Amino acid sequence: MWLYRRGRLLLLLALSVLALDIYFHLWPKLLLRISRDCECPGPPLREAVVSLATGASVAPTSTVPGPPKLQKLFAHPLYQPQDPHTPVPQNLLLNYHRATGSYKKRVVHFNRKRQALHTSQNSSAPLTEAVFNLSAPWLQFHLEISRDALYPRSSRTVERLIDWMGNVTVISADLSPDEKALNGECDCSQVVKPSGTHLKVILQFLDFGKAMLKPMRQRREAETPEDFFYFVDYQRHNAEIAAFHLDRILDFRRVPPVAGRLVNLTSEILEVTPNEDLEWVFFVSPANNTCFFAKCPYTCKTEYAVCGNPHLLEGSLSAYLPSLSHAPRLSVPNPWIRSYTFAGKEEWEVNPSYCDQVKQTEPYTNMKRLLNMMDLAMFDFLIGNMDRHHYEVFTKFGDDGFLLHHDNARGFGRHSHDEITILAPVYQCCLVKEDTWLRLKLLSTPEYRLSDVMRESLSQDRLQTVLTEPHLLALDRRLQTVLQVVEECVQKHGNGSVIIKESRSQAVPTRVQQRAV
Ligand SMILES: Nc1ncnc2c1ncn2[C@@H]1O[C@H](COP(=O)(O)OP(=O)(O)OP(=O)(O)O)[C@@H](O)[C@H]1O
Ligand SMILES: [Mn+2]
Repeated sequence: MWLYRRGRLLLLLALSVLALDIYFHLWPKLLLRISRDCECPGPPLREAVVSLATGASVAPTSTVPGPPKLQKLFAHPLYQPQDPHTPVPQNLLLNYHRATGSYKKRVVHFNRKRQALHTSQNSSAPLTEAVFNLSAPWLQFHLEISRDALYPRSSRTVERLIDWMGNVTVISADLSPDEKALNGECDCSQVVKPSGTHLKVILQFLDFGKAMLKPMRQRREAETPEDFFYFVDYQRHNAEIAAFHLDRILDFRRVPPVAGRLVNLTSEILEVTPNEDLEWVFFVSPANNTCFFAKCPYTCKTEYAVCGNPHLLEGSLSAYLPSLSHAPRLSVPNPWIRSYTFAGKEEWEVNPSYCDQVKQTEPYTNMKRLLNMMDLAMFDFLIGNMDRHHYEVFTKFGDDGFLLHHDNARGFGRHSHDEITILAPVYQCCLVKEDTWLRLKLLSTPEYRLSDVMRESLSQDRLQTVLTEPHLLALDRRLQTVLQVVEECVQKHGNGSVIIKESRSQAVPTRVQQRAV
């Protein structure tokens, strides 16, 4: 009898364990697979996966049935009219014939150089040659960059590019130019600020495209500790991915497309790099995992390494911009730069009229540039990025050109904190582009709620889950703060002098001049 009862108990226990395993492990995986295969990113299924996989709470508003909000958003009149299919050539960043001709020559040169190195090293490993292809997504991306943005609204190139970066074969890997600048290998001082403290690798693909890899350093659930300075914070690969999606949702289109990917540190970096410096920072950990660390003046220690499991590690891949010889860029210090010391304060932090000074300084005498700074500040506030020390512009487009919003890896560090000082440009200048303002208001309505469209957009990335629920919900909260700040400005200065139509490119009036009119 006793034995019989014990047997039943054991059977019950085994069944419960099995049920729990199915519920928490197999079911979420099955849901994920179904949702990937059937391309049905409808909110209920995706959220079921998210909540099961992360234990995160799900916003009740997002279970409303209906067409995906993201699709609806991009079809909204504020995201129209679609850009002209063929922009006039002088509005494009690159000249088609010059760029394609030069890329073709570079591929030949690249293959020849690699072959020579391979022969000189007496290597028996097979060498994969780069193959140039005119329809490659990276090339289409380069050819579509215009005065208006990094990619047109109507283009399918972004989706192709994301898909491509997640799959394409890596044939070579190298250190990024700023790390090379540190080693004195290239004269990149005009365009990059050598830091080197961060792990970054340039991956070269089979079709000659390139991407900048930032490997995973921090778990998505981890929040940056309160006592960390923004300049020692980790770089987060998922922040790079999420920032790209947010930038597209805001219709800025100023972040180069970023995709998540599981990278094989051994076969896709260590075994294909011709760079000994990069090879040198690789090691095998006591747990038998492949690891590497940043070669740099300060933190060259294995404690700062990242490791595969044993080879694979998540990373963000940022589509590479055209080379500086084709499209020179200028790195400009942010007028609202923070002090990169423990106790220092910058002038904007102590002088509430700081904006009047900025308005009288080139290139901010140009209203377009100043308004672009407002966009950047709002974007940074939403992602919680305090590390915008510089921004870049394409020299071809002059002061009217858009600002590149790349390097967002220090965003999304703390979902429980909103750093209001990131909005200083907005509350000190009291300016916003009308288009931006209207879109921000749209994204605060339940129909187009920012967290919902972001959740949908991020579900298209192959890494799941890019942002945890608290980070998504923080976006809605921060958006309310941005709207409040602008509304306070409108109350103080009036609608007309705060919300500006973008076409206006006259000199910027100071508030004193405005009052005198
Ligand atoms: N997608 C890209 N295409 C081409 N160049 C890029 C791309 N992303 C970054 N870079 C270049 O590499 C430089 C360093 O990249 P990034 O700023 O993302 O790294 P970082 O480690 O945060 O550097 P820093 O400490 O200077 O902020 C950038 O200033 C830029 O010139
Ligand atoms: Mn940086």
